[in-house]
Amino acid sequence: MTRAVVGIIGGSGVYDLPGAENVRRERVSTPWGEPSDELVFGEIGGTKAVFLPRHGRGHRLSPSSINYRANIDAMKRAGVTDLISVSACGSFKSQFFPGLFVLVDQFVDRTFARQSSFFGDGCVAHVSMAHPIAPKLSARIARAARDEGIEIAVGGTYVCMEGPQFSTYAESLHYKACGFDLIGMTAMPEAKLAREAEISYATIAMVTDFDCWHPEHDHVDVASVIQIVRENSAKAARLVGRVLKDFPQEREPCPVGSDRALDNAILTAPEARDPELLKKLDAVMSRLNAPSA
Ligand SMILES: CSC[C@H]1O[C@H](OP(=O)(O)O)[C@H](O)[C@@H]1O
Ligand SMILES: Nc1ncnc2[nH]cnc12
Repeated sequence: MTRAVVGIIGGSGVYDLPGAENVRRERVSTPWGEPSDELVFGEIGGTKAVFLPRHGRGHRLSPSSINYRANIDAMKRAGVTDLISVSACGSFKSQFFPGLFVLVDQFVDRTFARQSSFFGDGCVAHVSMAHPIAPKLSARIARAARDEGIEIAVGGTYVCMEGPQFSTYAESLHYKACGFDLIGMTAMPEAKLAREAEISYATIAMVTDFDCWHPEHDHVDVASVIQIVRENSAKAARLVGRVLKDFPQEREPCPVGSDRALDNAILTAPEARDPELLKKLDAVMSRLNAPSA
């Protein structure tokens, strides 16, 4: 059996994990460089939790300079099987108003200045991203929200822009016309890397603004975004706490294959693989390298 460990990556305004017990902080080194901060290990309701503030404490890191590979690799080394991402997002739909939580189910990646794979020359792999969100994890979050009386919309497409500037009016209208629901700067390549590392992934989007398409809200400003996050952070902590309290001890098989994404994904012949890259992939490929695999 694989013991379930829930990772939480906190976004803008979410720099700690209230409600955790037996807390200890540890700096975890990875072959991909330094994660955004120390990992916070703790327990909620008997479930092991590992927390990481995506931008680091004090919000030191910009979306483009976050080391997403180090963050996901560190989570993998910490034994994380299921990862909940909490993200501040702009909205393209009136029904997704500031303060509402949305369970994202699709992503569009418009980033261009980030390392987006653990794999590459010497070990080429292509994992499926058709269904980027782990449905059981997402359903657990929806159930926890219902049980806590927290309003949450289920389903939404999040477009990830490079940033750090917010969108122009024309871009905002374009994304809206494309039918996208939400916009942020960090879910990609995080979700792709989680999939490569065989970690189940789900995003709780906290709507903070209407970007700039809305006739009554003609621009985004960080102060209002952070105010919305502050007003909703206790609700987010309660939601995550409830998910953890009701979490099963054993990792559940994932219907979209998050837990076995590397099966049939690696193209490079074993004898043609680069030993240096394989060394760096020790955590990401740990299941494939385990004696029982
Ligand atoms: C503070 S507004 C822009 C900032 O907020 C979001 O961060 P996160 O996804 O980590 O909550 C957005 O992606 C930008 O990084
Ligand atoms: N409107 C917006 N665009 C990009 N990232 C965001 N994060 C919060 N609001 C955002």
